[in-house]
Amino acid sequence: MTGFGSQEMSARLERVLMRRPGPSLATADARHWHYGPTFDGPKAVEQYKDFARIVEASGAEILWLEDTGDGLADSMFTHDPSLMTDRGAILLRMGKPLRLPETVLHEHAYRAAGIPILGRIVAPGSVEGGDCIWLDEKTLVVGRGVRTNQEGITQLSEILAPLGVEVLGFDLPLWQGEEACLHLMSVISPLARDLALVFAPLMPAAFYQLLKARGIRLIEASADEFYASNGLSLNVLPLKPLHVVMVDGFPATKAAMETAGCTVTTFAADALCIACEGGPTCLTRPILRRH
Ligand SMILES: NC(=O)NCCC[C@H](N)C(=O)O
Repeated sequence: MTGFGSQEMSARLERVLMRRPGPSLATADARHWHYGPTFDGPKAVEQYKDFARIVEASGAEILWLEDTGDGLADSMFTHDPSLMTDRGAILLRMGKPLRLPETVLHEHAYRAAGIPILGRIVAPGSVEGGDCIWLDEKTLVVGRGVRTNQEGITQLSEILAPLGVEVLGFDLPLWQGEEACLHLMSVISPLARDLALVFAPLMPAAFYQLLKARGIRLIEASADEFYASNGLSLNVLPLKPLHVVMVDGFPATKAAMETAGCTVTTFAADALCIACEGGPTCLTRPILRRH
């Protein structure tokens, strides 16, 4: 078995990079980090423990980054500063300036684990992991928006071309403004190879059409729940195909996934995910996914 490799989104999660929040999140200044009114640092740290227990119970091996008080409150969202491929990790460059120092944490973790570094995005390029979706093993879809720019997408294409991977960029809407977090993964969560949960009104139209042309079944998320949660009702993590984790409190979205054949586990995350603008997917950087 190799200890890394992931060019798809929903195969069994076998190994994952996560950062347990501690003092940096507990003492974070909500306005500085653009966290919402339900932010409560100590409560968020507690809520994360429930999420970690769910991932641990799945049998996935977790590579832990620890919060030693470096002040990087957003770094629990390990999905964003790096991307995994079958040939190693790509170190990304964050579009949110406060998050720029996070990439080096991932680099150290990969080096310590003996995982090769395939390449890195450099200035003025920016790419965040939340904007990247493997449509299949040879196609990476990337959302171009506030966090990921064309220069970053061009660099990513060059890094991935030798692997035979095509990178397709699609423009994202601005929605709630430049300070808010809207990633491509804010409007779609793959649940299995041929099934995805989407919020169509904010999707790039051509991407929506591409999914349909590929025969991917689309579950339309409840609009009320999407808006009530600032989009976090839609951020759903597959632990394996059709077995998913979501934030508690969105029964219509949950029921829609269950009707489509999913088993859904929930955890309370008002102070963690809703407030900090990142869901269960964002809290994980898959290192190894396998069928
Ligand atoms: N992939 C994701 O959607 N990550 C969420 C990141 C939230 C974090 N507060 C941020 O603004 O970057």
